[in-house]
Amino acid sequence: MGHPDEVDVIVCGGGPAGCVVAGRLAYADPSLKVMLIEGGANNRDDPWVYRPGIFVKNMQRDGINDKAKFYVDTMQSSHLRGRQSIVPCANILGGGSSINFQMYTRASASDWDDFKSPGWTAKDLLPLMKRARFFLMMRGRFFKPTNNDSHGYDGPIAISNGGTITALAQDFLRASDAVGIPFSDDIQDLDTSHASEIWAKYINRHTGRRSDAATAYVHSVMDVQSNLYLRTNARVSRVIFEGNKAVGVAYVPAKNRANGGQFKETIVRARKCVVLSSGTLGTPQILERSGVGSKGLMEKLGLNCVSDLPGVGEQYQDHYTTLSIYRVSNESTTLDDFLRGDKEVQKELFQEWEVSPEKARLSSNAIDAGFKIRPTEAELKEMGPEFNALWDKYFKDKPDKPVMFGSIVSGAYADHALLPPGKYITMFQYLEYPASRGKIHISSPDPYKEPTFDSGFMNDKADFAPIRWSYKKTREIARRMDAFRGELTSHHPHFHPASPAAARDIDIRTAKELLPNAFTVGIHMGTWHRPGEPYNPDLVHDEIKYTEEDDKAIDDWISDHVETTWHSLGTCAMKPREQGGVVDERLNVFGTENLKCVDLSICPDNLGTNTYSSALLVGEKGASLIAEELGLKIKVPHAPVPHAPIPKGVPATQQVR
Ligand SMILES: Cc1cc2nc3c(=O)[nH]c(=O)nc-3n(C[C@H](O)[C@H](O)[C@H](O)COP(=O)(O)OP(=O)(O)OC[C@H]3O[C@@H](n4cnc5c(N)ncnc54)[C@H](O)[C@@H]3O)c2cc1C
Repeated sequence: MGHPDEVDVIVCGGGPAGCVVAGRLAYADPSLKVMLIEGGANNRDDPWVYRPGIFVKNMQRDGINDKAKFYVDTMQSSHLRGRQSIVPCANILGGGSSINFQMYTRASASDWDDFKSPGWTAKDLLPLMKRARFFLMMRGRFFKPTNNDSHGYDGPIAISNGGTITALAQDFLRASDAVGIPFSDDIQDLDTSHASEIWAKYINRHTGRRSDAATAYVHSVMDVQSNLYLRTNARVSRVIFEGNKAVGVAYVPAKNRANGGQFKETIVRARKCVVLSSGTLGTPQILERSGVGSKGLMEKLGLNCVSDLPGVGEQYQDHYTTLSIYRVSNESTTLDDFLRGDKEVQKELFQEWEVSPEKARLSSNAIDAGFKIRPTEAELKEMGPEFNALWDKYFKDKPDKPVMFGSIVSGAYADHALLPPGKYITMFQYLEYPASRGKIHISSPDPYKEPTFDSGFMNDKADFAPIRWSYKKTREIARRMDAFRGELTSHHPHFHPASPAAARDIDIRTAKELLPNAFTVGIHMGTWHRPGEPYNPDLVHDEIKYTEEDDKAIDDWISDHVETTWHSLGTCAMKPREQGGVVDERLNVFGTENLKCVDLSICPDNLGTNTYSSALLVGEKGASLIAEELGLKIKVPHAPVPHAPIPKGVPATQQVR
């Protein structure tokens, strides 16, 4: 069936927020024609999407993987010692939810309150948080106790502990407790800012599949109704305006492989409204190509300015990750052999997933535990004047805001071609509320031309101290784990070799067990090898002491290796126009009619969380606002989710497996 060239609502971008808006509106009224236009491919039934344990593959930058688009800093950054950072973004239906790491966390209550927008306080939003999600209550081994008051139980998004939890997670929790981070049942209660927990996942434990937004909100509706039109591999180039009223959009093929380099636009008209949900890096580009942005830029690029909004593309924010990698005992269960490409192990794990997904190792992201932390008074004193000034302004009176998140990956999150044999854990620590800001702007009206991008990473000095502090903290945790067998020195700061803080590699006993037939284990190789002490369960640890020179080595390491946490937000902020705002509290773009932005670009400030939950929430809020304006009521429960267990008496179009 061909697609209509006029519909009621057009949603541009099929990430979590866009999928929620399109699916909720289409399901609310089967006579409402909704079109969802997505730049990437359809994710439906793609095994490289729905098997949770293979998620790292979607980050391969090899010219073949088209599930991600890689934004590269246009300029070298002096804050990164001349490096250009790279921010991968989703390029597939489901957006980030089809390729992300599936870690489930939620923002703190004060994060939403700080938006200072009517209708957006945490209290206002709580019913919508519950509407989106359901927790799979576990019988047997993996029961996850949760706080019934703030989590949902009947939404289309599934959350669970996944198929397996490695013993390394419990080891991590015990070691975290030893350094002053207590265990808690549920730190996603919107309030807890200093505790650890078993980290939940966006995984449907019954089916062993990723719980992505397209399956939950879009495929579910397309299975039972015919008013949701999906266009994939189609990049929205611009919004069509009549005066300042949005009346449709133009899109082009995702890749310009034809027409002698000319681009061929297809126009679709929208009777009621146009919604931009192309993500924090996509939405501002569409706005600017449509004449909504800074007048100066429009004039420079020869575009007609529909609304002069200098805030478009500004105030780009993210969370900042550093990864430090440790050796663990040869007996540990990690994903390393699977990720490294051991054929036997891959066969075994894939087969296990096929036969019993509900308890398979691949029904997991191998990120089983984590923490949120705030510094103590004594730690604050060591964190320098820049961070202390930020602390006083931003954190001190908001006890629900953590400064850092940390989690343990059971395996090396790294290129295994560069690693010695063995088993690893990765300490994955990320800064939740960086003071640094970046920006993105189009460089041409041509939708195929790369934008000008400045990630802004570390351009505020205050951001170094908390990352340095958490590197030390996670290092202390790793050393106290029973499985700990040394540090992967290549993935640690380059301390002076004579410093007591210098990283120490695998101990000789573990190395000999690992390579029993090797002739070179333990040979004298001078400075190349600094073996650690063999494991001693009775050892009582003292904290490593760092000199100023050591701290400088950590800061250089941060500059050289800090990365995106793939949590982009903030480029079309919801705040007053005179303060650089782009949308109002109903998500209407200032100076236009019938045009809304609904994705994480609308965040005026950061959210201390892995942001999939927030994108769903912004989508739910956007859907409610539009439904209200169209005189519709959102239907709850949502359409039956394909691949989900089938509720009794409700027909579904796909069997469970
Ligand atoms: C690698 C990775 C790992 C992550 N890990 C986690 C995690 O473990 N837990 C968590 O909670 N969050 C995680 N996130 C973050 C989370 O997935 C995102 O915050 C969320 O997906 C943002 O949703 P969004 O709807 O705002 O935008 P996006 O997910 O970015 O979706 C935007 C969509 O618009 C499409 N698009 C862009 N431009 C156009 C255009 N011109 N025309 C048409 N379509 C367009 C894109 O292809 C994309 O599908 C991760 C993200 C990534 C990328």
